[in-house]
Amino acid sequence: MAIKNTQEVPKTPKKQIIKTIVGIIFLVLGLLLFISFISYFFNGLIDQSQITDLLDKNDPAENVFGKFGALLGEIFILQGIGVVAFFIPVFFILLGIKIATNWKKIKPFTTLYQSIFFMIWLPVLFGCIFPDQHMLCGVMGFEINDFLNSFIGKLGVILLLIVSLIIYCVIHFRVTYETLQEKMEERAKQKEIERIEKEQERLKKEQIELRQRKEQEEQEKINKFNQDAETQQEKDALEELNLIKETEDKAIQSHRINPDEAFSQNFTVNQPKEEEQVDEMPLNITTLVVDEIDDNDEVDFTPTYEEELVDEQENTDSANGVELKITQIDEEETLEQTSARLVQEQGEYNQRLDLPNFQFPPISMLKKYDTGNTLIDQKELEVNKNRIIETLRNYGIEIASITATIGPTVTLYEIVPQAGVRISKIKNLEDDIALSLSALGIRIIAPIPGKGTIGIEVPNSNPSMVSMHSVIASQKFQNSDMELPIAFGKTITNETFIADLAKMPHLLMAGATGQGKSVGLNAIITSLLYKKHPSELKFVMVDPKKVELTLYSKIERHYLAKLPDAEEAIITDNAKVINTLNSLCIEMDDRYDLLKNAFVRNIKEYNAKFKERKLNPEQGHRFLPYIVLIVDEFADLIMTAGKEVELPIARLAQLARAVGIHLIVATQRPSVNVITGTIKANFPARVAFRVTSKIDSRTILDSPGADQLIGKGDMLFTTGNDLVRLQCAFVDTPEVDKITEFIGEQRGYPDAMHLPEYVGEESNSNLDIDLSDRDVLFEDAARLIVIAQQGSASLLQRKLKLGYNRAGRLIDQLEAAGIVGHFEGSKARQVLIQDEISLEQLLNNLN
Ligand SMILES: Nc1ncnc2c1ncn2[C@@H]1O[C@H](COP(=O)(O)OP(=O)(O)OP(=O)(O)O)[C@@H](O)[C@H]1O
Repeated sequence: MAIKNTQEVPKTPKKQIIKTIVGIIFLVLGLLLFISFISYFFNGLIDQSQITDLLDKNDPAENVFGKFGALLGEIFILQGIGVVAFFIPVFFILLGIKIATNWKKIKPFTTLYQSIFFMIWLPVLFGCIFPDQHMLCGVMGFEINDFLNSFIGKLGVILLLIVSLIIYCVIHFRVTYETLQEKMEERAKQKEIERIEKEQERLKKEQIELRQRKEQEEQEKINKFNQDAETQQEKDALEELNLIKETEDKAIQSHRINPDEAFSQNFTVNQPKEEEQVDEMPLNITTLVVDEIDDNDEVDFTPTYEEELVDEQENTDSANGVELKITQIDEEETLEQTSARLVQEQGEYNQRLDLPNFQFPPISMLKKYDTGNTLIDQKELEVNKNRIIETLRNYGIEIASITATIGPTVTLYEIVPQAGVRISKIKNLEDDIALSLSALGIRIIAPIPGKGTIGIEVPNSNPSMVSMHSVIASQKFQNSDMELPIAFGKTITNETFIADLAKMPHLLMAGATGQGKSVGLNAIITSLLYKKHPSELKFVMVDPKKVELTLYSKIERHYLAKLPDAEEAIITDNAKVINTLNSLCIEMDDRYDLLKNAFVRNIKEYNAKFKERKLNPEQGHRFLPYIVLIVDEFADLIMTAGKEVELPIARLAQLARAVGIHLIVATQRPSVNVITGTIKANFPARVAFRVTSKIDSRTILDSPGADQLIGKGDMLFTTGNDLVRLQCAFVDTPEVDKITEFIGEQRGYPDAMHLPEYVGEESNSNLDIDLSDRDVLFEDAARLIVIAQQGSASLLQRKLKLGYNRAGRLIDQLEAAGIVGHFEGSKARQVLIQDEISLEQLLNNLN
């Protein structure tokens, strides 16, 4: 009986069989083409005549595959694309393997898609370089090249080839300026890390060596000590022995030894029972054992250092032989101790070490316009004095005395009227006096506060210019210890006038066009540039006129701050101003949080504490530079953006002082709809250049006077109390240019300081992100964010050591994957995944 085979042979699916057959066909086809092509390279020229008559058996071809092989070579290589035709058999071979084996690593169509460009580009290149070698470039390469040559010339063809290759690389390898920059940054970081690691290793080695050396030295010292001690003790012991013997002899001779007596004489006569006791015997005659001592015996009475150590150890043994180990627990360091230790180890934090070689611009870069001394025209003074006296006399006012103080642009005549003259009477005569002096810009101050005199300011016929050089070089400015000193110019008494922007705390500047506002702004910025290191001060510049502040773009990497995505640091577009102002509000709130956590009330205390290393950078603390926002044409902003600008400006003006953000707002049009009540209330410091009407003067200064100025930098300054008349220092554009150039050429930060990200309402929150093209750090970032439960780009930047752009992209991808929520202004994004298990599930699904 035949045995039935019960084991079933698994059936191979039909599809599989067909696939294998098709795969083999393609593989063979590929090999056939490949070998034909190689053979064609050697015999192609000989075979050319044979393939004219394919059916002629008497005229065989040299090709390995005969006339068929020669024909294939002819079609693909000579008449086609030259040597590049080898791509075709390679493709077929790969396709064959892929179909037959379904091997994942082989991607024939991707290879084909990637080689198509080169199948055109290479023949043209070969045609360009070797136009006579048709085997290399093929007829196609030759013809295309020939056509292009006649159309754009040889140079044109070369350029076209280069440009097309670059474009291919950009598309294929995604090479952009940003990626290149990121790569370079990463490489630099890597190098830095390596350097630090090496440094640490070196330090470790040095420490070990030092420790070994110390141990060796200590050992040597111990040995020496022992040797010294040994010889000394030996001597002592011998002397003592002699002494004892003498005493003993005497005692024996006189009477038998009485133990009590012996005890009273401090002699121990008992034989030591235990060895340890010998060790324990102090080197004192009182406990010497005499019974055992033989004259010739050498006795070592000195416990060596090692023995002492043993003793100590043995003493720690308790009676039952169980060793008691005492672990000393160090007391926890207090904050004060930690900071003191850190300061001792590393010194105080020095923010200037960010750019340690930064050089302030030399004062010689500023031009000396004046000699520093005002020219006094005696005759002019005399004439003015007489006119004043005469005019007043005409109105029945007699003067007791008159003195003149000569300033750079105006001279102040101080008069003391005779007793009984009403001050208001003199004040009412302002216009009459101006008429009789036939001068513009007379201002009467009645009375001069704190002086009891009446002042009449008369412009000089030859005003002298106050150069920026003279005020910057002044002792007052150089020695000033103000936080943000501004050298405005000179007072009427020719003194350099310096004010602290940090105390103002915000400044409103107004003046009709051409009266010196821009020069004033430049003077302010220049003063700060001469005093503050780039690590201590940042400007945010808004210039709707687009031409006034452009010079400062050179110092972008040193002194400017901008939004992370902004291309230009100087903002000229009103829409961007709104974002920047809101971003400054976020920065202000952030800074307040830092101040709150540091238990301090203002930036000065905060930075002082940071320098003393009492604030931990790992908790987000950082050195806070001052930020000065400069808006050159505020009217234009208010007209175009209205409340959207006014609100953040008002908010900053109300609150930003303590956190070191100060505003300087300039406008040509000091009308009430520009300088609104809210703005005015929060800008106690005002500068008024000449304005056209009394109303404008009142709008800026809350009093008349600015309409009587003479222009060209003649200005009034107030911080809420007195008005000070000043001649603004003059700094010309070429001088500013030189200074910014000097600073700009020095090593700076990689970019302008980045303000916090702010996305306006209009910004598009629909992220168009392809999650199949995720960053390689996507999963690490996701885990980090979920563990920390804090969705912020800066966390990724810190922990993964990334640049801002990459961290931002990761956050966008995390948002698209539903791991973090939407952007919420100053707050960190909400983390939507609560634990790591849910995250792993989500990541698995994504994969
Ligand atoms: N402090 C000064 N000392 C001497 N001359 C000055 C001073 N300030 C301004 N000037 C003169 O006045 C001119 C105009 O000054 P500036 O450009 O600052 O005016 P502005 O108020 O900014 O005008 P606009 O609002 O139209 O820009 C300068 O070119 C200069 O000749």
